[in-house]
Amino acid sequence: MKIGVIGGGAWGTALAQVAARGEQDVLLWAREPEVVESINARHGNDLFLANVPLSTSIRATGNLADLAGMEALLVVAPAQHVRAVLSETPVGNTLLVLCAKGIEAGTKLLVGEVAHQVAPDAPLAVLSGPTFAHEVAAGKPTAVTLACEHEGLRTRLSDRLAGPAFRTYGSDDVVGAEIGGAVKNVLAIACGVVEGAGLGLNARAALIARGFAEMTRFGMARGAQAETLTGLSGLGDLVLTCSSTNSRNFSLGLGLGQGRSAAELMADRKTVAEGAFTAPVLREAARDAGVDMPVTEAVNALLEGAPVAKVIEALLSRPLREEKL
Ligand SMILES: NC(=O)c1ccc[n+]([C@@H]2O[C@H](COP(=O)([O-])OP(=O)(O)OC[C@H]3O[C@@H](n4cnc5c(N)ncnc54)[C@H](O)[C@@H]3O)[C@@H](O)[C@H]2O)c1
Ligand SMILES: O=P(O)(O)OC[C@H](O)CO
Repeated sequence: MKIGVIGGGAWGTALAQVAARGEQDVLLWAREPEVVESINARHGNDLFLANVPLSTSIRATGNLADLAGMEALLVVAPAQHVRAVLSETPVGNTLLVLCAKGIEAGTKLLVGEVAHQVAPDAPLAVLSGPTFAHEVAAGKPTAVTLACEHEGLRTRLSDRLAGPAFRTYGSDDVVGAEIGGAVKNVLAIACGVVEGAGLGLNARAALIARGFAEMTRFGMARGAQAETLTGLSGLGDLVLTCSSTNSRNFSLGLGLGQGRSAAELMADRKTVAEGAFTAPVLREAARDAGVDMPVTEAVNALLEGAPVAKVIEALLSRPLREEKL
């Protein structure tokens, strides 16, 4: 299976490294000329994944047209840019493997739904799970959900990408796999706030558990399967991103919890904290669906500049309720 990668950030680069295992050729499109140059000339991505030696089988291009003729394209541009980038890519009926985590602002569409609008003939798969890029690139053990409704394609893709330290778990639940990744980014911001505001480990555990209930309510309303949400792409990724400052979303929340503004924390950043873009559109989508998402509401209030103490007080003073979804 000839693989192309759309996006030369940390995750696109790490996935190119996965796909290049065994010296298999991989073509990666990067938006930044310096990333193309760095990969082709020095087999590294100095801008987004520094100090990781890359396979010499990875070649980079700045021209999306060069991706014509691939059998699968890993889509790893940030969620808000997937529509624009795919619109310029010769997709046809090539398998699109969605690896970005988010919901598109304005349309409230998941990345797969955006891809289907732009490239209606392309079969879709989702690769998602607890995956810090630098660990994957370093060959540390990692497991992901690989969702695709077409069993044959799913098996081919799994055979192509899985390796001794990169385990794929198959699923036919494309929507469920996407929702876990999109929602956990927003919840990770909240966990960072807990850390930044010094609220303690009990609070963080409570937030993970109630945040997961929130993810499940939203996921079920959008047709996700419960076992996908409790799997790698849902609970697994939530636990990872809610526990480490390696997460850009958690780190953003940490700064908010320390009283810094979202504008200040987002200014001049080169790397993406997807939760900041997904939070407002997730709030809208949840309200449309009549799904209660208090943590998501709180994250939005903080991103909009509400004082940390006030937002925490509002969360904690909600009426007591049964522990149900
Ligand atoms: N980094 C990780 O560990 C990791 C793991 C799993 C999933 N993801 C997901 O992968 C996606 C990409 O994240 P990343 O970490 O590779 O990115 P990154 O933060 O390392 O780099 C930013 C990326 O955004 C791209 N970009 C910026 N402006 C753009 C524009 N106008 N049009 C198109 N692209 C633009 C840059 O070219 C670069 O590829 C995100 O959805 C993220 O949630 C990341
Ligand atoms: O750094 P984050 O918060 O974007 O998280 C990266 C990955 O999504 C972890 O699975």
